[in-house]
Amino acid sequence: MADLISSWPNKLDAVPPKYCIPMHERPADPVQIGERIPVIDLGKAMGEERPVVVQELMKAFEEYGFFQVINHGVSDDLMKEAMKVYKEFFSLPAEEKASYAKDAANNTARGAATLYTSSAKHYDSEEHRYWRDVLEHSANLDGKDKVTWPDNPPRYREVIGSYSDEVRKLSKIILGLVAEGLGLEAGFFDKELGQRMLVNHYPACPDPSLTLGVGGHCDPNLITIIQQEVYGLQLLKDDKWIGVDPIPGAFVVNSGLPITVISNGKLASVAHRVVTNTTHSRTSIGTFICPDDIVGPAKALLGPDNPPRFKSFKWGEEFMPHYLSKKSVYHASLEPFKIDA
Ligand SMILES: O=C(O)CCC(=O)C(=O)O
Ligand SMILES: [Fe+2]
Repeated sequence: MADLISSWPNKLDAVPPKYCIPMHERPADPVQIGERIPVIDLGKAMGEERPVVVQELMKAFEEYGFFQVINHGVSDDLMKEAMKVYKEFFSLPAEEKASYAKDAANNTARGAATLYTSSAKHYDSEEHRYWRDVLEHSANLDGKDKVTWPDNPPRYREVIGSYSDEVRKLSKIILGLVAEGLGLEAGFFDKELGQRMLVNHYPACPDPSLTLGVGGHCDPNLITIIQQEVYGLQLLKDDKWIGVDPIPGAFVVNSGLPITVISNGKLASVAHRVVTNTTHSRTSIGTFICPDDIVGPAKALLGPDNPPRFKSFKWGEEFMPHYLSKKSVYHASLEPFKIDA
C-alpha cells in the first residue's frame, strides 16, 4: 500500500532518508519568490480590450509558459469550498484513505480515483520520494466517471462536480484566446477534451532544503489550471527558479508540452517544481486539460517560412510512455518527435 505522508501518525523531526532527494536537485533557496509572473485580467477578454488580452496571453506563454488569471468567472465561494473539500479529504483517517491508495510504482491507471505518494520516477533510483500525496481522477464532460470519485467528504461529488464544470468552461475561454493568438480558427480547441483532477497535498516538512514536493518537470497535457493558497510553486526561467506567489482568488495557468508542438515551437512549456515549507501544509488543485489523441503542429501555421518542427504523434500511446520515462529531463519526451531543421 502506498505510504501516504498525510497518514503518518506523528509529525517528524527529521526527513526520512528516502525523502531526501539527490544533492544536485535540492532547492538552494526554497523560499525565493523573485519577479512576478504575468497576471491576466480575463474580465477584459469579452470587451474591446480582447486583442490586448490575447497579446498578453501569448507573450506570457512565449516567455514564461505561465500566467495567473483573475476575473475568470469561477466564483470565489466555489473555489473556497473546493479547497475545503480537498483539505478535509487529505485529513480523513488513514484507513479510509488507504482504500483509494495504490502502489506508487504503478500510478498510471486511468479513470478511477487513486491516491498515491509521489515516488520519483524522475531519478535513476526508485528509492527517492517527493514530499507529496496525490489524489487523481478523471472529470469528463459526460459525468459518468463521477461514481469512481471519493464520496467522503459527503459533498465531494457535488462540489467537485460543479468545480470541474466551471474550470472546464474557463479552459475553453483560455484555449479560445490561444487559438486566436496563434491565428487558428476560433474553434480549433473546441472539442470534447479529456479532463483530470490532480490534487496535490504537501504536508509541512521538517527540512525543506532536503526535499521537493515535486521535482522539476514540464506538464504532458495541453494546459493546467492550478488553484493554490500557500506558496511553493516555482518555475525555471533563464536558468533560475522563480516563485509563483499565490494571489487570492486567482488561478495559475501553464502550457504543457503539446502546446509547444501544436504551435510549432512558438509557445513554451516551462519546467516547474514545488518546494516545501516548515510551517504550513500546502494543497494545490490541478485541473489538467488533455489534448486530442493526435498531436501535431497546426496545419494552418505551416508553410515555406514555417516548416513543421515536430512529427504528429498519438498522445496516449506514443507520447505518454516517453514522458513517463523521461519526466525529469524537462523537454526530453519531445525529442523522438522533433524534425531537424
Ligand atoms: O502543486 C503545484 O502547484 C503544481 C503541481 C504540478 O506541477 C503538477 O502536479 O504537475
Ligand atoms: Fe506540473
